[in-house]
Amino acid sequence: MSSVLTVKGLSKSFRGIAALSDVDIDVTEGTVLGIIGPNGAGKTTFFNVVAGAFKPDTGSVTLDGKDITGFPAHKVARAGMTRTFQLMRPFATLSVLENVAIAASVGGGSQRAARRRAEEVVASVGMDEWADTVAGTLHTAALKRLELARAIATRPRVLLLDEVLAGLVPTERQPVLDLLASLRDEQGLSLVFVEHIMAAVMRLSDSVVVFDRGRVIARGAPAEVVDDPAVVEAYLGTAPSTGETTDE
Ligand SMILES: Nc1ncnc2c1ncn2[C@@H]1O[C@H](COP(=O)(O)OP(=O)(O)OP(=O)(O)O)[C@@H](O)[C@H]1O
Repeated sequence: MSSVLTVKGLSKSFRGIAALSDVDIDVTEGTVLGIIGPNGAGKTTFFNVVAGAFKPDTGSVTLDGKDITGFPAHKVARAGMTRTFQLMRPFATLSVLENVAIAASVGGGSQRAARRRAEEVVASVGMDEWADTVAGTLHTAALKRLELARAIATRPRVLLLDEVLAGLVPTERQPVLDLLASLRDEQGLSLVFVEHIMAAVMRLSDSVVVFDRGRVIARGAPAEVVDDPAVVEAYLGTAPSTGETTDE
């Protein structure tokens, strides 16, 4: 299978402090890559640089064979990579369907087409019964789904997910994981997700990359990575749990 996203030698410093150092990442089309690492490891900075919030100091980002290094976020999205945010900001006074239709219309096309696309996407994330609900009244789990729906509506090839499970109680997590797996398995989407809930990373990821102090310290299949001594060390002896934890 071919790579859909290739990151090479990516570095980014803030006032002389390296948040990312020489990071290489390769995402195979139609797979899920999980990114883990202790607090301050550089996970969010990685998303910020790859998705166009910040320009890298060095390195390159290639999406689907196209060099998108340093592109601003809207151009990254147009090139086929969309990001979700941990802090969700839908248009509070608009309905779920209207919010998704706005996202669907970003790439151009008629309003009718955007609305049709929104209906499809709202159904695909299991939000049919909330389609006409005003976004400002949704609870966290539904807001997370809306955030996903808005991202999917832009028809990305690659979806960057920033802690999609944060704020959900354990019983709310599995349906979201099932939804993400179906995006990969049924729609062929490639997913990169940053997540603190290790059980979810283990379950969903095809491969895992571990960051520590701005560097990639381990990569491989989920089961290999948690046993890697460098990973255990990075977590200060508290090996990332594979059980059903609530650490967030
Ligand atoms: N906009 C910024 N300005 C200055 N320093 C920053 C900025 N963004 C990140 N940093 C620094 O870069 C380093 C990496 O932070 P980052 O937020 O990427 O880590 P993280 O792995 O996402 O952590 P967490 O799991 O706590 O969210 C930290 O030292 C942080 O203080």
